Amino acid sequence: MARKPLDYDQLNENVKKVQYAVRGELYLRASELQKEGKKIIFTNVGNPHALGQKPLTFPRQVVALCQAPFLLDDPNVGLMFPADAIARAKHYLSLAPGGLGAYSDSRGIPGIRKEVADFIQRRDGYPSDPELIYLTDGASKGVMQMLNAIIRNERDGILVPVPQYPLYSAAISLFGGSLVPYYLEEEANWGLDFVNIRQTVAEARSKGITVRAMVIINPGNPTGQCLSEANIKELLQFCYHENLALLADEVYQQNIYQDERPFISARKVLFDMGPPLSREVQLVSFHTVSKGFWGECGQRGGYFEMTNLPPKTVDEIYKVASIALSPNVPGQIFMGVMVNPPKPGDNSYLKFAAESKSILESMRRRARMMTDGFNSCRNIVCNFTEGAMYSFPQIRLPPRAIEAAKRAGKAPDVFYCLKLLEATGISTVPGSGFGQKEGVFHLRTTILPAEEDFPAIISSFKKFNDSFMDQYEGYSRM
Ligand SMILES: Cc1ncc(COP(=O)(O)O)c(C=O)c1O
Repeated sequence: MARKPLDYDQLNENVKKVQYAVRGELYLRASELQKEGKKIIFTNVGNPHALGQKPLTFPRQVVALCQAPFLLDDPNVGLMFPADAIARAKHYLSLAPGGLGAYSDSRGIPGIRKEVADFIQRRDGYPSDPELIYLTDGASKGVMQMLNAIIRNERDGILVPVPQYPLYSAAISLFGGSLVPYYLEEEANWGLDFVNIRQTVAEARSKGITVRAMVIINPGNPTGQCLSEANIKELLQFCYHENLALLADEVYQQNIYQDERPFISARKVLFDMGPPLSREVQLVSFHTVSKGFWGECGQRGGYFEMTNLPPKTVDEIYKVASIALSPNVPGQIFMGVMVNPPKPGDNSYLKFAAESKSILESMRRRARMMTDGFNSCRNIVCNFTEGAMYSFPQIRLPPRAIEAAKRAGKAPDVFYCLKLLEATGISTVPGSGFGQKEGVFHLRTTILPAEEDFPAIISSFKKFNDSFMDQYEGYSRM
């Protein structure tokens, strides 16, 4: 019998090669345990609302009114919605004359792209052109569009940080390119070391790889670091000299927990540096409504901004975006509100400011508690989460644990995380899912569980870790 086109062994090999650890073995086992009735604390995905974060009121009011425009004709609408939410809904409906049920331009609604450009100008101090901003269904779609445009064949290499968010490794496999890993320096607070990166590029070139682009994730996932201005400068110089496009994943730019380490966009540093770099380095920056204090992951709102890309390339990217017709329109409105939130004096300002402050301050406290909790555990060291939503402790696994993992046919960190899950219900992602140096083991957890649950989670983690270390180090701690 002839093989059929959709039989597994007939599939596109690139599809089969894709790996995606965030929803991998640990997640599947956690889902099984949950079905069996075990209480699971899902800390595997940065999905704040799934862990109880409440939506901000104002954006939901605006989108609710846009979804149900007949409410705007109701004489009682002013009793249910504040005047600025009503005005804003009317504003977006005027920008999208067909309403939320109509496709928009494939690049997104022009008026919202203008709001994004204004936001970028306020943030960086340099004008931004709405024509070079495309709205997307979350940042992921934008990243995939750009990687698809860059990768021509398996000899095209993309420099990706390790550890990395697996969107990059997965998409590079899918599009048939080559991932060129560069290691972040754990001892230097997960910073970039250009001596190593240069060596990595030279090695890749000697193997016939054309290194074409470099990805940075700032603030980092899973590593939580905010890159310093000096590091970003060096990075841009490196991209200029090595002729690399820079893909700057800046989706966690609002999630900053240490005042001395602010977020600085790659674009701002590029323009601060002036010509020739500011006119030469090709940069694409990504942002989303899924992170920050918004956490609206399910709404799928995102954008990317292209700097120094030639108009013909921008047109090609438009053409490819057009194949999917239109990014979802409610997600675009969320993006509009995110970049243009209520201002002092608006009816909703105080409430919006109080809600966002309370979420960010709680995240800041949770980042501290998580790091301190890990650092108080035996055989665990953890850099402080300066930004983003994750903690990425290094677990120093005893040799006997590594042997036991081998016998069980598991990677050592997977073995540890599975035992943690079975013992405590805490569902994490093993460091191998993000990449790590040979012989070094990590896990990633989010800082998103409810703040009041932290003491119990940390104490249950600590108890598990102690007994794990007792078992595999073969002695009890005094
Ligand atoms: C570094 C990074 N980039 C991109 C994304 C994708 O976000 P979105 O929901 O906007 O597609 C995530 C999601 O966790 C992320 O961590």
